[in-house]
Amino acid sequence: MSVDNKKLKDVKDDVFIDRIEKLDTLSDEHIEADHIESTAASKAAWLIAMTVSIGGFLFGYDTGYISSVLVTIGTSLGHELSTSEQELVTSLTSGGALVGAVFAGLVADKYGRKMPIYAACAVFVIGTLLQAAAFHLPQFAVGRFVVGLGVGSAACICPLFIAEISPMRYRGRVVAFNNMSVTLGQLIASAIGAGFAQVQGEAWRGTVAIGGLPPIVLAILLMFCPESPRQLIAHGRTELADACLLKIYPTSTPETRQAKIRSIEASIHENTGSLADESIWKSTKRIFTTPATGRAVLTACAIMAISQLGGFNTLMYYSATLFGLVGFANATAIAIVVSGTNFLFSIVNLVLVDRFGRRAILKVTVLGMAICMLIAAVSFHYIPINTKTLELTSDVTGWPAVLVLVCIICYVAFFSSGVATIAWIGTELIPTEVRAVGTMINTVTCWSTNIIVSSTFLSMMKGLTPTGAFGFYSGICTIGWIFVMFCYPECKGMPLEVIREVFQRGFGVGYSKQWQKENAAFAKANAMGNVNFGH
Ligand SMILES: O[C@H]1[C@H](O)[C@@H](O)[C@H](O)[C@@H](O)[C@@H]1O
Repeated sequence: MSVDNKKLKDVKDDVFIDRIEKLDTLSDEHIEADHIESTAASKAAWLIAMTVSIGGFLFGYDTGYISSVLVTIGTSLGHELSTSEQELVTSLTSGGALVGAVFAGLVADKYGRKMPIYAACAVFVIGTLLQAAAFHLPQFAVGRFVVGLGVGSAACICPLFIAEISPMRYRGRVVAFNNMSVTLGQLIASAIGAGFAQVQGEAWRGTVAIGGLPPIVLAILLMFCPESPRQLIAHGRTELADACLLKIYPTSTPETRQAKIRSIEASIHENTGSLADESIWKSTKRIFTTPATGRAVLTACAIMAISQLGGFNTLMYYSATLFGLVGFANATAIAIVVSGTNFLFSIVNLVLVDRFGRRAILKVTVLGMAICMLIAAVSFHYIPINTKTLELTSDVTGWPAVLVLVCIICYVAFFSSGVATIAWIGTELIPTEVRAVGTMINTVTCWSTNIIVSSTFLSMMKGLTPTGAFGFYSGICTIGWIFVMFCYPECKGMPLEVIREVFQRGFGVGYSKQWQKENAAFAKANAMGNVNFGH
């Protein structure tokens, strides 16, 4: 045997023994339950995932059309909207989303995953009608808020439902798939918005009204989807859960389905009452008093905050205003570049996130975001803008405007291939016993930081100048990058018990690196054929 082969064999043996020890600590039920995961999943799982992701699409559509509506709405609501009125109608949807997400999180365990989705469909339709038929600001504002309730509810429940219905081996990707539906919704919203912008009159109403159709389709298709097996088991409806599992895994045996049901029962038991009143308080207390748990929740929330405070949604919500400001003639059409890049790179994330891991991707992309924002900030300095009126003082903008556009495209590419999706995957860091409350804190972090950005952008552009505003976002991204470098552990492919150990060691960056190295050696050894226990 060559020296290299001998070394590899030694590593393999060590890792093998370690793995066997770890496997011994897992219950037989978990291992048996894994058998069902190795049987082929039917098309039903994908059909259900695609149906539910219409909810993600609506989240995208209803947050995406505001950019074109703001520049085409004119005096339709009785007068030209002032800066603060524009900020109000934009951020009211984020405010509604905050309320909707908390509501959905609270009722989903009690009434099931489908109920908050039906509720979201209803408010999507009502909010859309209110906006499309508005001739006064208050009605339009209420419509924006009502639609926001649906956005928050969909953002909270759809990824959860999809993850519960999908085979375990696809779970990382399904979150990315749901996020891709969000970006598709935003792309279609800006494309329709740009199309209607060419039509005279009040065509913006058409852009808004189209958003009323998908919720009706979603509500109809949802009737054919089963409830999540986890939800059925939690309510003692194991026969229905068995039927649902058979639909998803048609070649499974009754024994493997029973094992899966027992394993889900055991995990529900671990979380019992995590949303019961007394436990909300207990879990919250545990997050703030157990340092390791606190660090895990903090890490997830920090990445979510960076994803929002880094300024992406200023581009999503105000891109047409911004491109008009720097002198592009057809601003709504150019805005499609932002949502198109966002969509394309969300697919890049879907392909790369499980291969390269979260930390490696964040290290490159968050730095990229900071640099792009910095160059955009400097370029703005050379564009003649009157910051009082946010209008150009001369028609000649030239290269700085083009550089701003290039920086924005690169920024969006970095954002979308990195922190956009990884912020939603971040709940994998939160231990099961506080997962429900931790996820809720994460969601609240998302929408409250989103409100800050969406309600201050235009005022910041006026008060701090565009250079100051973009410099500020660059600063946030830089702080985010430092956080990633020092505090974000790589938890790709880690079982929950190992993630728990990671945060026992500070933020566990070094420990997680070591674990990933061993895991890679184990996988290599496994691939050589000598180690084989079916994982
Ligand atoms: O484009 C969206 C963005 O508008 C959301 O704020 C973010 O949470 C999503 O991850 C992203 O895909």
